[in-house]
Amino acid sequence: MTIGKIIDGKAFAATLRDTVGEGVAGFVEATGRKPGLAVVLVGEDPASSVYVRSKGKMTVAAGMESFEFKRPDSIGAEDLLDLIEELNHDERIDGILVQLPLPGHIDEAVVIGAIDPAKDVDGFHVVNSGKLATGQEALVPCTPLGCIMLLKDELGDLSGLEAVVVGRSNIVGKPMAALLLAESCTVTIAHSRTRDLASVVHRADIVVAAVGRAEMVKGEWIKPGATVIDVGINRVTDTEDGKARIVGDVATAEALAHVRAITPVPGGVGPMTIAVLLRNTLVAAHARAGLGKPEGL
Ligand SMILES: Nc1nc2c(c(=O)[nH]1)N[C@@H](CN(C=O)c1ccc(C(=O)N[C@@H](CCC(=O)O)C(=O)O)cc1)CN2
Ligand SMILES: [Mg+2]
Repeated sequence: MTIGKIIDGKAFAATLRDTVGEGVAGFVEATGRKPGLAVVLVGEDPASSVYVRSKGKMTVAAGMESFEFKRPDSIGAEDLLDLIEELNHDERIDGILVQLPLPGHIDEAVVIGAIDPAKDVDGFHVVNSGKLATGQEALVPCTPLGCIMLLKDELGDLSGLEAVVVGRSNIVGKPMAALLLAESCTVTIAHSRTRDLASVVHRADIVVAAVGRAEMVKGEWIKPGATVIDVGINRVTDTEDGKARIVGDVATAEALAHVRAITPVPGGVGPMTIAVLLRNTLVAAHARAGLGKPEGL
């Protein structure tokens, strides 16, 4: 039995962050200022707090300016919209990101819709998703773009390959499908209601699992030689010591016997998200400074 390759997303992300850092140095030389990223965190969700802290640290490590805005759970939508309006007009800030999920009483679509699309480094604004869907230059969501980078690194040209995306979220599934289509893949979006998911997945040369259900995609579903990108981050407590561990949406141990390559959880797609966020911030800064696209990114 041959065992597939484990794609080292952590190492790839570190290299990408270094490349962004070099680009930032060039930007500073050209403009005399640092690119700036504003991150807005509402409430105290522990995972979100960890991600936001990590974003701040990595922004600074790449040579950019980090601005953090923490607001209580109880904030009203109007106050949040006022903050975003302020950030839209702040010349030091090239990228604005509102950490998701937001508390239930705030409409995420309204908040994201208030961000200046030129500063929307998450690529969630409808102007950017619309541009992506119609093949125009756009700021593209970080996680799916990170997945495409890993896929191209592993497979080279993706043209003509059969891709199945499991999951239809606005953050991952839909933009992922649009990006795969832009690479000339034949794309299927499957989801929790798809009939006979096993046989749909079995068609795929590329499987992207982003449903948020622990180890839902089974090893025997995978076509021999397929490449699997596992976007899931699910906390499960199933060991005797009662400690939580993180698993993906794919049953990785089983899948390894079938795949050409697979991303692990943790250490696969996850680290790419923040590395691509830094890349997007530099891209936004370049565009705002009238410098065109940064080289090599
Ligand atoms: N505004 C946004 N909100 C959210 C996004 C996003 O891209 N923009 N994505 C996720 C959270 N996220 C970043 O915000 C994120 C998730 C996971 C990782 C990561 O490095 N994961 C590690 C494991 C982490 C762990 O132990 O918990 C891995 O997979 O190896 C980074 C960033 C939702 N919200
Ligand atoms: Mg879904």
